[in-house]
Amino acid sequence: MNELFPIYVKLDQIQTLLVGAGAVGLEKLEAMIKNSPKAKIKVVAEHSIPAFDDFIKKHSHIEFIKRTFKSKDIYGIDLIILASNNDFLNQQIRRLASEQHILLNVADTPALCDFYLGSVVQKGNLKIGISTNGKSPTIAKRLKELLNEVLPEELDDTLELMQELRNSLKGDFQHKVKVLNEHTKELLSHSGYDRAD
Ligand SMILES: C[C@@]1(CC(=O)O)c2cc3[nH]c(cc4nc(cc5[nH]c(cc(n2)[C@H]1CCC(=O)O)[C@@](C)(CC(=O)O)[C@@H]5CCC(=O)O)C(CC(=O)O)=C4CCC(=O)O)c(CCC(=O)O)c3CC(=O)O
Ligand SMILES: NC(=O)C1=CN([C@@H]2O[C@H](COP(=O)(O)OP(=O)(O)OC[C@H]3O[C@@H](n4cnc5c(N)ncnc54)[C@H](O)[C@@H]3O)[C@@H](O)[C@H]2O)C=CC1
Repeated sequence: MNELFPIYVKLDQIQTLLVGAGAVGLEKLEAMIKNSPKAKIKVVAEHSIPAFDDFIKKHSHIEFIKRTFKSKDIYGIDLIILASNNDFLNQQIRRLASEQHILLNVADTPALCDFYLGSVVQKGNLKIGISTNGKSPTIAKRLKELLNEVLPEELDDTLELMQELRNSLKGDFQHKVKVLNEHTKELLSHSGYDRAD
């Protein structure tokens, strides 16, 4: 059974802690900043790979504390992403996060996660998160590549136009839904975009 509930988080409005600055930590940091350039992120790690240091140099608003993790690092934290190679540390942070009601992702360790990261397809304002319920991240990655290829770039123009239409509509909620449904009935069919070419 698939019981995951997807949400889209405003990382610039909350405080995230990333623990670990190896290849996996860098991957998670890049994913966060790519989606949310103004994300508020604090990183704690004993060691870092050179590529991680390079990334930090280019993003000066990210706080990087190079030392062993301390319990106090979770004060003021809303979300934790853990990319360490240390099982003992993972268990310790899992306990702290549960006590403090902070949501936690432990890279590649589903049993310790409150939430999973997904593959992300982005066309301007459109963002599609893909999860396979932890069954195959590789399939999630491949589906992302496929959708990136097949979704037309014009989709973002359409979203902008739809927002204008939506803002211009007067009347009650039911009326708006009816008009918006009417306007979009054929839009996303293949022929809809073909005709625009
Ligand atoms: C449960 C989850 C928890 C989490 O980490 O959040 C998890 C778990 C595990 N991943 C493992 C391995 C790999 N993960 C990737 C890639 C990604 N993994 C991601 C998410 C998730 N991975 C969550 C479920 C997502 C879902 O529901 O589908 C993506 C989507 C997002 C991201 O991580 O940012 C990102 C693709 C991003 C992109 O490019 O679009 C690759 C491929 C690659 O890197 O090219 C491999 C190697 C190949 C393979 O094994 O498939 C292993 C085995 C580790 C081992 O064997 O030691 C486990 C543990 C287990 O399955 O038990
Ligand atoms: N590199 C890869 O492609 C893959 C890695 N993994 C797993 O992901 C995890 C991380 O992998 P890498 O980034 O390659 O590891 P890494 O060894 O390069 O990085 C681990 C990071 O954790 C930090 N760390 C460990 N203990 C700490 C402590 N007590 N306080 C503060 N920081 C601490 C280290 O300083 C380092 O920055 C590992 O568990 C690994 O087994 C799983 C699949 C693939």
